[in-house]
Amino acid sequence: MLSLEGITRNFGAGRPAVADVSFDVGASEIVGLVGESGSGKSTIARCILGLERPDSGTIRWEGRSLADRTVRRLARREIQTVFQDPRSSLNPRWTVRAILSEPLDNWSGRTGRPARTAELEALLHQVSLAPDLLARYPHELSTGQCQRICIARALAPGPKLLVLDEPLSALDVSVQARILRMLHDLHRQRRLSFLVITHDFAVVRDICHRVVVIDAGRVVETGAVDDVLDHSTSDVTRSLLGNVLPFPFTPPQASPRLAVSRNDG
Ligand SMILES: Nc1ncnc2c1ncn2[C@@H]1O[C@H](COP(=O)(O)OP(=O)(O)OP(=O)(O)O)[C@@H](O)[C@H]1O
Repeated sequence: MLSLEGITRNFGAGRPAVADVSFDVGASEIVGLVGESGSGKSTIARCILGLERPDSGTIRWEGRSLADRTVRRLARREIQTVFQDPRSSLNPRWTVRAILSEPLDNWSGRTGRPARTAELEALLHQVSLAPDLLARYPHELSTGQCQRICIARALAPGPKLLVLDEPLSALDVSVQARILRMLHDLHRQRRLSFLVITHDFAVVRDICHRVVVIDAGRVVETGAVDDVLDHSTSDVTRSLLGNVLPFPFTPPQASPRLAVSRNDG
């Protein structure tokens, strides 16, 4: 569905921000793009979204290069994104009705007929929000509700792929868990593909099928999440994993003191 082949992006002197990156996201697949801060995740996302042009390499959408204007136009509708900070992604002067009406009106192909309340309420239902929120402004919503509105707005054009750029990092832990459950439900109901950009392997473990680990702009490891969790071959991955769970493949050594006491027994 989405395919990156040898993507390189250089911002000037020094190492490229992204160097020879290749990976795919298949239909209904959830892929995690993981790396430390500065590893090149957002640059890759911007290239996919057409906000940045790679210096070399090819990005294909449904088999056709994004360098083609017609394909870019199709991808603008079919690839939608949700950013890290939901509050700054929403216009504070617009009600939820206006925020959700804009993409419905832009992409529905209808002329002159504004989005109907039923369509807007259906979008809110998809993200488990009550219809009475349509009249509210972003400052009248919690941060978690704002992120749900951002997700509803991304769903409005009927996308096939959602690029979720650190979608949970502005939220507290209990809200993160609820948004993750909602993303699971959305995936199950709509069979969407997700590219989940994160530095947090806990998110990858919870929701992703496959993971691509990058470091200093390069892919250092890729594979099914369980394989990477159990048999990582990269120090970068192990360091990212270190905060998430103990490695089953590197059991802690018994301390000499414990070993002595066992021997004593
Ligand atoms: N427009 C730009 N001009 C110059 N350098 C840039 C630009 N955008 C990104 N970079 C550099 O490219 C590298 C990768 O940045 P990028 O934002 O893609 O990383 P990231 O993994 O998304 O980081 P974070 O998790 O902190 O958002 C960094 O060294 C950054 O300084």
